[in-house]
Parts: sequence; C-alpha cells; structure tokens
Amino acid sequence: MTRIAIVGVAGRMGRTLINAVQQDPDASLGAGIVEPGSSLAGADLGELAGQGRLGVKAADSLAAVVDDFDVLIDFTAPEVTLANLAFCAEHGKRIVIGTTGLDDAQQATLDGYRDRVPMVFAPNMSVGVNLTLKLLETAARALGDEGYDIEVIEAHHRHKVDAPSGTALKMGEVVAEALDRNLKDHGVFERVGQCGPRTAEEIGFATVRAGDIVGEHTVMFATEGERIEITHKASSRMTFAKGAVRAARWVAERPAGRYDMQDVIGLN
Ligand SMILES: NC(=O)C1=CN([C@@H]2O[C@H](COP(=O)(O)OP(=O)(O)OC[C@H]3O[C@@H](n4cnc5c(N)ncnc54)[C@H](OP(=O)(O)O)[C@@H]3O)[C@@H](O)[C@H]2O)C=CC1
Ligand SMILES: O=C(O)C1=N[C@H](C(=O)O)C[C@H](O)C1
Repeated sequence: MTRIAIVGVAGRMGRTLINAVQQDPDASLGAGIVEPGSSLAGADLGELAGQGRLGVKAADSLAAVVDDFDVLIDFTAPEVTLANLAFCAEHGKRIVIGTTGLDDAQQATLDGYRDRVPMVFAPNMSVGVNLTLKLLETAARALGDEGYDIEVIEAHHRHKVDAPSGTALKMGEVVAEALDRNLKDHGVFERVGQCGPRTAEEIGFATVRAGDIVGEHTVMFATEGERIEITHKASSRMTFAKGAVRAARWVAERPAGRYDMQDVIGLN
C-alpha cells in the first residue's frame, strides 16, 4: 500500500487527486496540505473533494504530516514545488510532480535532485498524451524533412497561468529532437504585425485560453495539398489524477532518479 500526501488539495487538481487516491485499492491518503494560512486548514479532505468525511484533515505544512506519507504528489506552482522537493530530499520522501511553467533555472534546480530523490516529473500524466508523444516522434521523422510545416496548438481553461502549456512545450521538444532541431532556436511563440512568412524549420505555437477547457493539444504537419493533425483532448482532470497516482505507486519502488510518465507506462 503506497501512502500518499497531496499538496495543493484545495486546487483543481488537488481535489481531483483526493478522489483518485480513494479509488485506487493500492494507495492510501496519508495527508493533504493547503497553503500556509489558508482558511481550509483543518478541513476534512473528503469534504473538500465533495465525497463526504474521510477523517483526514488538511494540514498547512509538510512538516506537520512528515510521518504520514511515503510519496508526495505536487500539482501547485514552480516555486512551491521546488521547496517541496527540497523537503522530500531532506526527509527521504519520493515525489510526483505535475506542476508546469518552470523556467530554465527552475528546471536546473529540479534536475539537481535527481541523485537524491526518486521523482516522476511530467507535464502531462495522462496515458493518452504520453502515447501521443510517441506518435509525434514517428510523424516528425517521416514528415519533418519533407516540406511539412509543424505547428502546435493548445487550448485550456481561463484560469491557467502558464503558456504555452507544459504539454505543448514537451510536444515541441519531442518533434524538434526527432528532427535534430533545437526548440530554443526554432520555436516561434508569437506572430504579430509584419512578421513575414514562416521559415521552413520553425515550430510555431498557438495558445487558446477560454472557459472550462480541461486541456486540448494538436500538432499540425501541413504542406501544400494536405495536412495531418494529431490531437489529444482531455475531458476530465481524472485522467491526469489517475496517472499521477499510478506514478506514485511506481516511484515508491524505485531508487533515486528523475523519471517521466513514459517510464511509468513502459513506453521508454
Ligand atoms: N502534469 C499534469 O498532468 C497536469 C499538470 N497541471 C499543472 O498543475 C498545476 C496546478 O494546476 P491547477 O490544479 O489547475 O491549479 P490550482 O491553482 O487550481 O491549484 C494549485 C493549488 O496549489 C495551492 N498552493 C499554492 N501554494 C501552496 C503551498 N505553499 N502549499 C500548499 N498548497 C499551495 C493553491 O492554493 P490557493 O488555492 O490557496 O492558492 C492551489 O489550491 C499547474 O502548474 C498546471 O499546469 C494541471 C493538470 C494536469
Ligand atoms: O493547467 C492545466 O489545467 C493543465 N496543465 C498541463 C500543461 O500545462 O500541459 C496539462 C494539462 O493539459 C492541464
């Protein structure tokens, strides 16, 4: 039985994760943590998730629940995640990180823990997106050097704070790598005014933020006469939450290292 703590239990993913842990017979909910000073500290986690009392109360620090879990699941914000990762390193815990929007320096800091903490870090925990990444690799190898333009289009709910999504960036990286291109050099994240025609090698990104869209990603390979679109649409956050709980059970048995969802699913 993997004892899990969820940080950010008041959030969209946090509440969904409470339900996902409850539905997994091989996982138990050891703790849930809200932001320090939150009025939800002390609230019952089951009631937070809309499923009735569970008898586990929301804590407002990791230190308060340090003995109650083995794996932390973190879907919060970059600086919060890095602080929690440091806590895990100090206290011999494992971690599953779904947080997106880390900048290069924050990515490097995270990577610095790979020899000390067993961690799964993935911008998208759904099985479907991780399979899609494999399909993209194949498509890019077949089409990318044959005159097909590559564009990544993503859409999310109005509350999302980072752009492009972590998943869109990962899709861009997979495609770029398959074509021996570097996303830092070839990614185009803005087109406005007299920006001129696209170059053959650029990988363009477009972002939609609207309403309650859970998460949609399309990679377009377009040339004169045809286009191919590979699309993934998530219609429920439960798809991410189930993946995260699966990752928590998986990483509970692993030595220190930085893993991703493809490792968890067995696609690597
Ligand atoms: N990898 C994946 O599969 C997925 C990744 N994500 C990513 O997960 C992250 C969270 O998304 P989402 O749930 O929609 O965002 P929310 O804003 O709904 O949730 C984030 C939660 O973190 C809480 N929080 C902030 N600071 C702390 C702290 N110090 N301690 C404890 N809790 C804290 C916030 O509390 P408060 O409410 O008080 O501000 C909030 O409840 C984003 O980066 C998103 O991109 C999302 C879905 C899938
Ligand atoms: O913020 C979200 O909601 C999501 N974020 C992730 C991302 O940035 O890729 C994954 C998912 O699409 C939902």
